[in-house]
Amino acid sequence: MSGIHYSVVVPAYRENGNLRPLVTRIFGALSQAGSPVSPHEVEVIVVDDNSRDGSVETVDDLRREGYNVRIIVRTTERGLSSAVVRGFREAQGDNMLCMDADLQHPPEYVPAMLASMSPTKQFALGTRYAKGVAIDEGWPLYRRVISNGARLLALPLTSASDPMSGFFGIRKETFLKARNLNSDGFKIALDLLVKCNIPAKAIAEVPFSFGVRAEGESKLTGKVMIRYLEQLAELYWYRHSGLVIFLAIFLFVLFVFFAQTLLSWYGGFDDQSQGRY
Ligand SMILES: Nc1nc2c(ncn2[C@@H]2O[C@H](COP(=O)(O)OP(=O)(O)O[C@H]3O[C@H](CO)[C@@H](O)[C@H](O)[C@@H]3O)[C@@H](O)[C@H]2O)c(=O)[nH]1
Ligand SMILES: [Mg+2]
Repeated sequence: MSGIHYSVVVPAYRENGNLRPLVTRIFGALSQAGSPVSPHEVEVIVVDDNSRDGSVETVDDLRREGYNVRIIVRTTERGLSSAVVRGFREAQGDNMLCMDADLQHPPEYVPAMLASMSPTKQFALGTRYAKGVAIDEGWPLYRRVISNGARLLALPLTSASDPMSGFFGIRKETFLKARNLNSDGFKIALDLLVKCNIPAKAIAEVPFSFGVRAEGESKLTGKVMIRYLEQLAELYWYRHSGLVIFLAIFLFVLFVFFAQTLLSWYGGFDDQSQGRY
C-alpha cells in the first residue's frame, strides 16, 4: 500500500518562475516541528497545459533533489477546472488539495488544510472572509468587486463562506461520487460543493490570507467571467429546478390572471363606450 495519504494538485499555465518557491515552501511547511502531516505522506502534482516555459525541467530538478513532485503536461485540453479534475483523478492520496501555483494561496497553510479533512469533514475550504485574515492590500479594487459579486451570486447554492477562493480540499471517496461535473472555467470548487451535495457540517473552513501573485500574469479574462455566469445558471437549475419550475408556473398563472383582468376591463370600457355613443 502506498504511503501517500495526501495529494496537492496545482493547475499551472506558464508558472515556471513560481514552481520552485511553491514546492520548496510546501515541503518546508510540512517539515516544520508541529506540522500535523508528515512530508513523506504528501505528493505534489502539477497539471500544466503545455506551457513550454521550462516548467517540466524545473519539476524534474525538484524531483531529483528529493521532493515528491511530478508534472502532467496536457496537450489536447486546456483550462483551470479540467486541469484540477485531471489531477484529482491521478492523485494517490485519499485527501486531495487544490491550490494555485502563483503563491496567492500561501504554502504555509497547506499542513492545516490537509489535516482539516477527515471522514466527517469531506471538504476543506480556504476562506478569505473570516476574522483575522485579509485579502492582500495590493489586490486591486476591481478584483475585490468581481470576487464579492461572484460570491453573492453563489449564496443560493452553498452556505460555504468563500467557494471562490480556489484553495480547497476534497476527500477522494466524495470526489468519486461526483456526476456531471462542469469542467469549464475556473470554479470547480463550487461545482463540487453543489454536485457532491456537501452539507455545511461536512465543510472545514480554514481562514487564510490571500496574497498577490508572485510572478507572471493572471489568466482571469472576460471569457472566464461569462463562463462563470453560465455555470451559475446550470447550478441554479441543478439545485433548484423544482423551485424554478414552481416560479415559472406561478408567474404564468399570474400573467394569465392579469391578462384576463385587463381584457375584461378593456372589454367593459368598450361596451360602455358603445352604449354611450
Ligand atoms: N493547467 C492550467 N492552469 C491554469 C489555467 N488557467 C489558469 N491556471 C492556473 O490556475 C491558477 C489560478 O489562475 P490565475 O491566473 O492566478 O487566476 P486568478 O485571477 O488569480 O484567480 C484565482 O483567484 C481567484 C480568487 O479570486 C480564484 O477564484 C481562482 O480559482 C483563482 O484561484 C494558476 O496557478 C494558473 O496558472 C489553464 O488554462 N490551465
Ligand atoms: Mg492568481
